[in-house]
Amino acid sequence: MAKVRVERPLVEMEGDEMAQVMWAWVRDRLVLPFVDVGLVRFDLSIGHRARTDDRVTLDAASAARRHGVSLKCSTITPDRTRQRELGLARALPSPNGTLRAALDGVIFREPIICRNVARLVPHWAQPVVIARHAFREQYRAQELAVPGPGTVRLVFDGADGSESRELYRFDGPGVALALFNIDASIRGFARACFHYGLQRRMPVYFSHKATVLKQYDGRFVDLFAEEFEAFAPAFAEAGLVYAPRLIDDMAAFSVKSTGGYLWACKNYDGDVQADYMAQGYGSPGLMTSVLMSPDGRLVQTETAHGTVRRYYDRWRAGAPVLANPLATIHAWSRALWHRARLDGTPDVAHFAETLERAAADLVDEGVLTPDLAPLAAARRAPVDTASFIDAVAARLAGTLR
Ligand SMILES: NC(=O)C1=CN([C@@H]2O[C@H](COP(=O)(O)OP(=O)(O)OC[C@H]3O[C@@H](n4cnc5c(N)ncnc54)[C@H](OP(=O)(O)O)[C@@H]3O)[C@@H](O)[C@H]2O)C=CC1
Ligand SMILES: O=C(O)CCC(=O)C(=O)O
Ligand SMILES: [Mn+2]
Repeated sequence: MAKVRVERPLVEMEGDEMAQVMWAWVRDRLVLPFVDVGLVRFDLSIGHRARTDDRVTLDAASAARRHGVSLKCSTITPDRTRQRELGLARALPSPNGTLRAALDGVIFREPIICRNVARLVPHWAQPVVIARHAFREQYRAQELAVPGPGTVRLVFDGADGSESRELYRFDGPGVALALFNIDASIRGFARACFHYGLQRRMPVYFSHKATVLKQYDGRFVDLFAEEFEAFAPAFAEAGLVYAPRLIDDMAAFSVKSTGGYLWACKNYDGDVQADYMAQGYGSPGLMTSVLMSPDGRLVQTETAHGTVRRYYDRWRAGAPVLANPLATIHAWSRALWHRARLDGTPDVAHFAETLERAAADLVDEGVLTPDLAPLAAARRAPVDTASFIDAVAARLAGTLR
């Protein structure tokens, strides 16, 4: 069987813990035996990021911009406990924050719906796409541990003068946080959501709290409305709607709705809602994630779940690996699929789709990791991660022969 040739390389970013173990298995057993692809590899494991003082993340971001298509395994973002545990000189920033700031754009997160897997929320019959603005906010905020009495201010030094506003006069210690966004990125976010909604034939809702954050969230609402003007005729023709909605209303709606809409979320809201929805659809292992620049030329696929540390600790204690590798498989297949779209190579796209189908067919036949087994109608004894991946490899080899 001749390997499928991929003309241009993929930028691969390795990560940490259980996610990295699954990542390498998927690459080595499901991709490289079938595909001849150049991989420009960066080791974003916490140890390597620490040794390079995070230079490697910046290098990976430049390579991702240069080559267009990249894929990223989940990585540890150390909090202070982890920093101590790992003996790090400093609490390194989130590599996702760094990469997303460099690529800008929108993360589209969509659950894989398997016929054989019942949803935890049973009436979620159609997928919901969480379109998460990937630019800044909590992921590039300025935080301040206020040591004692004093005043925290927001200061703007403009070309035509300055403005300073008191945030809070502290009587004692506390904390403060400053977030920002820029119009150009918000407009790009809005356009990307409207394009995606039209493409997928989905209504678009943008969730906000402009009743409280009148300037900040209000700006998003206004810019979405302005950008929508150009899309309104196409939406009307397709029988689709766009509406801004308060985030609490949207959260309640998401539970009672059957799905089939695009939910545009600010960065942090999208982080939380995507995991909430992933679990409601069955498992964090079912959530796919693709970051796309507004013009569609830069794509980064990733696993939306974390490094699955609880499973990693059990594995290191001698238990089998039991995590669900579907999101990892999709990170690889979708990266190849977008490479094919940008390179105009349908055989590569065909391979990516065949890989996804091989995995989905096995799930439908009841070959399931333990997270999905209790939700399935047709099921056998749950399998471990390596057995699932090997079964996909065998199915793939049979189909491609
Ligand atoms: N994209 C990224 O790079 C991300 C990185 N992180 C990092 O990951 C680390 C661990 O974070 P944590 O909060 O534990 O989040 P995780 O998503 O890694 O895991 C939380 C829980 O979700 C379930 N889960 C997640 N993925 C899978 C899977 N593939 N198969 C089966 N179950 C799954 C498990 O639940 P159960 O135990 O109930 O079975 C697991 O214990 C942190 O260091 C954090 O910084 C976190 C999020 C995203
Ligand atoms: O960057 C991080 O630390 C977390 C990322 C995350 O939770 C996500 O991408 O959903
Ligand atoms: Mn998250």
